[in-house]
Amino acid sequence: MIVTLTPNPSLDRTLVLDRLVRGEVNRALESRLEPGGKGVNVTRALVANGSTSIAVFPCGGNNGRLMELLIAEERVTARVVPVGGPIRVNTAIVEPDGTTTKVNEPGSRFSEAETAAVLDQTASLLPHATWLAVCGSLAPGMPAHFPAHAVRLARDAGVRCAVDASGAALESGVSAGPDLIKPNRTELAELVGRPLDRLADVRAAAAELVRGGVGAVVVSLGRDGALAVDADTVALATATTSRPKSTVGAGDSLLAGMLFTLERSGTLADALATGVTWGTAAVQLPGTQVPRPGDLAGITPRTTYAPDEDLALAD
Ligand SMILES: Nc1ncnc2c1ncn2[C@@H]1O[C@H](COP(=O)(O)OP(=O)(O)OP(=O)(O)O)[C@@H](O)[C@H]1O
Ligand SMILES: O=P(O)(O)OC[C@@]1(O)O[C@H](CO)[C@@H](O)[C@@H]1O
Repeated sequence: MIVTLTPNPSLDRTLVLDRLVRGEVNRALESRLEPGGKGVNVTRALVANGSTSIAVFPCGGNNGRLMELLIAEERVTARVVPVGGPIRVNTAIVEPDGTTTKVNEPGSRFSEAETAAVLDQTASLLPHATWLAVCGSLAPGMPAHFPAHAVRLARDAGVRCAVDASGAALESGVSAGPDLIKPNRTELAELVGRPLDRLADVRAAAAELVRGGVGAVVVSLGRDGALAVDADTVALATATTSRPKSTVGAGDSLLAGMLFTLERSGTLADALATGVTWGTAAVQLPGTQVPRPGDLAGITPRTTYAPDEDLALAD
């Protein structure tokens, strides 16, 4: 069983517009509302593909009630930790050429007791877990060392741990030496403190983190696919899509696909291929909809173990 921990979940509103005009009344052509937050999305994708996963997240207010209804509709299994403040609403504005503008709310402030309850709930599931995935931003009031604490809980329970976060939360998770991290290129550049323009730069930064104690680094690279680096492997997997609809949450589907294969004892390269398949399938779906087995058919990832290091990256 794969446990996901989302310290700052969200309801995700997606608005499709002909064109976003700042300072004007914009009228949406379509609107969707989905349960969200990175770990919630990872569990949604795993469950949609027949895997056992439980999402742990704090949940409060009317938005929290709506969140519980939405995850029940998708048959997502969750351990919801009741908190006083409401779940945030994050908005994505998508234009026909694929331009996506995202506005994420900060989320409600949690007390020390509420934060401790989230960690306790996570710890109680670890005896039955194969992996813990710690995903997304921290809610206001949560201590900066929260991700590192969660990684150590997993390690103490003999459970492998993945971290998918940005900024200080990613830094904290990395400091505890997780088995896997999944930054995108911008997040990795921020972590190592320098621009990463070419594949060679990304590879060098990932290798540096592996030397520093992270088990494996998987860098999602948008339409350039994803690069996986551990002590023994460097692999780049790519897949093409002619019908990109929404890239929001594609990284979560990538991580879900990787954990799906790693849980079944696949190699890092096998897991990367599954991850890129799931990520590419997610891009073809609207909003943050997660791919189901039928959506994966026809996507054939290409994996290379000697990628062109001079490749200038697209996104
Ligand atoms: N335009 C695209 N064409 C093909 N595949 C894509 C495209 N965008 C994303 N993907 C696939 O989805 C994966 C994850 O996408 P991306 O790099 O955008 O992740 P991310 O920035 O972590 O996303 P998020 O944080 O919104 O979940 C990529 O590694 C790639 O396999
Ligand atoms: O604000 P965070 O926690 O960094 O990211 C939250 C979020 O953007 O991540 C998911 C997509 O990856 C969405 O479901 C959600 O809105």
